[in-house]
Amino acid sequence: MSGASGRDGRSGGRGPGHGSGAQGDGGRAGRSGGRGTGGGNGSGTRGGGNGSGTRGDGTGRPGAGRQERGASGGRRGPRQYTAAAPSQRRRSTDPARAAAFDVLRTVEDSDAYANLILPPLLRERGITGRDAGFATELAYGTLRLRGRYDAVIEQAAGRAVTAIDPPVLDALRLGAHQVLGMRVPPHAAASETVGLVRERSGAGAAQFANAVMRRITERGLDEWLELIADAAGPEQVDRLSVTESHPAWVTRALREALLGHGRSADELPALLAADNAAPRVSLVARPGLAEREELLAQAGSGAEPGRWAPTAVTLAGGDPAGLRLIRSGRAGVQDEGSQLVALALAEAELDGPDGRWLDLCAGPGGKAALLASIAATRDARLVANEVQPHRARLVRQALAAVPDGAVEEVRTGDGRDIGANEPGAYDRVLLDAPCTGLGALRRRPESRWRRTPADLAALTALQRELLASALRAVRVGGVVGYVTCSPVLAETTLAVLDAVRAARKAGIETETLDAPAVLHWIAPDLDLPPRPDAQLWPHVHGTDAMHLTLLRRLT
Ligand SMILES: C[S@@+](CC[C@H](N)C(=O)[O-])C[C@H]1O[C@@H](n2cnc3c(N)ncnc32)[C@H](O)[C@@H]1O
Repeated sequence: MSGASGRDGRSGGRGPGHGSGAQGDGGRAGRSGGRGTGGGNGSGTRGGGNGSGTRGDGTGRPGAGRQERGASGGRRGPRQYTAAAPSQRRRSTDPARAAAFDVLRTVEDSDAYANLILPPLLRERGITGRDAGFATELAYGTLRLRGRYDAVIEQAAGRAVTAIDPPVLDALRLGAHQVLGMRVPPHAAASETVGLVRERSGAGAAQFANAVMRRITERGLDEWLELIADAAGPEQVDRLSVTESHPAWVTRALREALLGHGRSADELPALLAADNAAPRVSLVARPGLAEREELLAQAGSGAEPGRWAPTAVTLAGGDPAGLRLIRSGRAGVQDEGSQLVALALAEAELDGPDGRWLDLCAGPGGKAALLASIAATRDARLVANEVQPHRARLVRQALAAVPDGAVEEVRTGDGRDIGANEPGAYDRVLLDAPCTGLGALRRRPESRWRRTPADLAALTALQRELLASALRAVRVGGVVGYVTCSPVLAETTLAVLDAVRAARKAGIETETLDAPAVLHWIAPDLDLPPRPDAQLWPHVHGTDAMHLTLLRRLT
């Protein structure tokens, strides 16, 4: 996306995450202390009981939208309101904004993943080029920064966001992102938002949206950040949670993770901001199947060698699915941190045989494909296991280009059983454990709002059981790579500590290898604190926050 159109100032904008962060302490102020617009009825409810399940004006006030209702005397849904006032009706919403709105609604209503629904939706509607870029930034940026915009909307509307009808709220979030996160001129963002609300929720709701958008456009981003930080109270975690748009429990867990992995809590604002920035697309040239130079040449202008992994190429944007090397499976889309941890497991020193490798939790197969392509160059074989059948199918697809001899089997099964069923059967084992994914928030725009502390509890129990199984499945002298795309201590350091202790009780002794040393062998300039395990970070390394512990089995 570049340049700006005269109509709505559609431009690349600053993108999300460029706010000042407003991190200092400040006086406490009530969150809803803003200059409200809607008047409010103080009920804090939404809907208003029109019996149709629709919410006429978006405010949740039972009496709102009265004018339009009065025109025909009945209680009717939003579309009927607009029918009663055709002169106010817009011809149609801008297709890019409508697409972003529909993505937000589907994400909310169906628990869908934005990055799975947006591309086909754009194709279906014939939205391409700059408009597709605009819709993508609008949808993903709004989802990432939802917490920030909700705090702004609460102040501008003078009511809790829970009191605003969800479709109207989504339109307002999109409007807020256009004004505060992209460089859309305020008048264009406001009128497009009001038009969208009118079209989807009716004239009464549009009036409300108009008032809220007016308030939002009265201030710039920095002023809003200061206001919402002050409303959040004096604690840095609370202030950063609203300004940098993370649930407070996630902000807290990330702060502890920085400290627990030997970094400074001062890095927290930069880490949260990195989660809010769209990452470059990262590709892997699978060893023996593709040369990096070949991938760079195919990817064209804007493609660069990765910063760390010798296999990596990065792109500024666009959809690499059409590249020949990607279509053939000789290259893939893979975060550079994921490449580094898989390469490190393959490079960790081993005494004795090195012919049989296991990927215990392989779906959808990115690391399995990288490991198997390396295995093919060393006469080794990979067994890839995945508990979910549809993800096991994805693993098979990912391995399509790997020579047959290097893939022993792709299995569907519970990785917790493999240690008992095949003790000591493997020389190298990758456990890329199911985790909260809190290290990859920049890639999954909505995921921070879906995860709960309860997920963490369930996952940490599973991670310990899977690691126990991995430590049984590896032979004495073999190496297990424990990997997560989360830096959270319960899923990383503590999970490993617990599993190693439990293994010791079961007669399995391990030693922790120097993972940073192995990584430095691959990427000499990688900045890692002097500890045996390795934690990558988006704000430091530009990768997802991948964790790696390498354990060698001694008995
Ligand atoms: C973090 S993902 C692995 C990503 C994969 N290594 C890659 O690079 O594409 C974790 C995977 O573990 C799978 N999984 C969850 N529980 C499992 C279990 N008990 N046994 C085996 N796989 C499991 C999930 O379905 C998911 O596909």
